[in-house]
Amino acid sequence: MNILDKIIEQKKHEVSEAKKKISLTQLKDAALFNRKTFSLKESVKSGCGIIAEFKRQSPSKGIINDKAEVLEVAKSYQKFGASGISILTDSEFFGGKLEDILKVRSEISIPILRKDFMIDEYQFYEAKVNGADVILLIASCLSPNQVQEFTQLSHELGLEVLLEIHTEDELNHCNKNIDLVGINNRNLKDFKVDLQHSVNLKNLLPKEVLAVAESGIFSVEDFKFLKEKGFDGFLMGEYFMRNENPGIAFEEFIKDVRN
Ligand SMILES: O=P(O)(O)OC[C@@H](O)[C@@H](O)c1c[nH]c2ccccc12
Repeated sequence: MNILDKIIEQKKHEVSEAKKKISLTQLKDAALFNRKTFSLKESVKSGCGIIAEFKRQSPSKGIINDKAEVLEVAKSYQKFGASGISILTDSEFFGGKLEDILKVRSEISIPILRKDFMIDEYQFYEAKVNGADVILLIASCLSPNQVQEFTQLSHELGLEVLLEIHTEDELNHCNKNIDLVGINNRNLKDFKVDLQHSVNLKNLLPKEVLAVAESGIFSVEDFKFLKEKGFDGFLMGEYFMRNENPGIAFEEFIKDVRN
């Protein structure tokens, strides 16, 4: 079993436990269910395109930063001009939680991406009532049909969808309702990073698709290379989170990009 299979097994278990604690009806009654959401599509188009991530740990890197405080980091990401914030909510493998989103929601006004492994409708309601605006769908964990259904549900809830792909085969998961297509530079099965692989895949997408380069962006050169190749968005986590103060790392990076 590869790591992705393990994560999905665990996720199925977690979702069934969560449903026992809070029913779907209860979720729909939550105060935040009817809130207005922020558009990542719009903010990526109008800003620097960087979606800065809050990630404490990962299966490939172990602990990255277990001291940083999510609210403080999110506020700095917004202050220095991030187009959006990605918050890992998987606890078992990434040390995150849904409450991390809830904690920052009322304090910031840029889109928040719920970064998790979405396999069940229930999780979309959870995302909405905890303050997310955008949902990550990972093609390698879903069928094209599920992608379509989850996209429709997301839109009904006022949420946008970032569909993550990594291989040419996964292009058949794309449909015209997807808001943004993310190309993961990292292969989730063996963790190898290859920027050129992403560029090649991007060239197979229609020009009008908003494309986000994800993972393994570790320098201004990486960023500029991907921007030149036509990417609109850039999902970056570890580079900022490695720093004791991820907000400052983001501020410095943005300054260097603009120079
Ligand atoms: O920390 P990095 O290399 O900058 O990567 C960020 C983000 O792309 C990565 O966390 C990620 C991309 N797709 C995922 C799917 C699940 C969990 C995590 C991810």
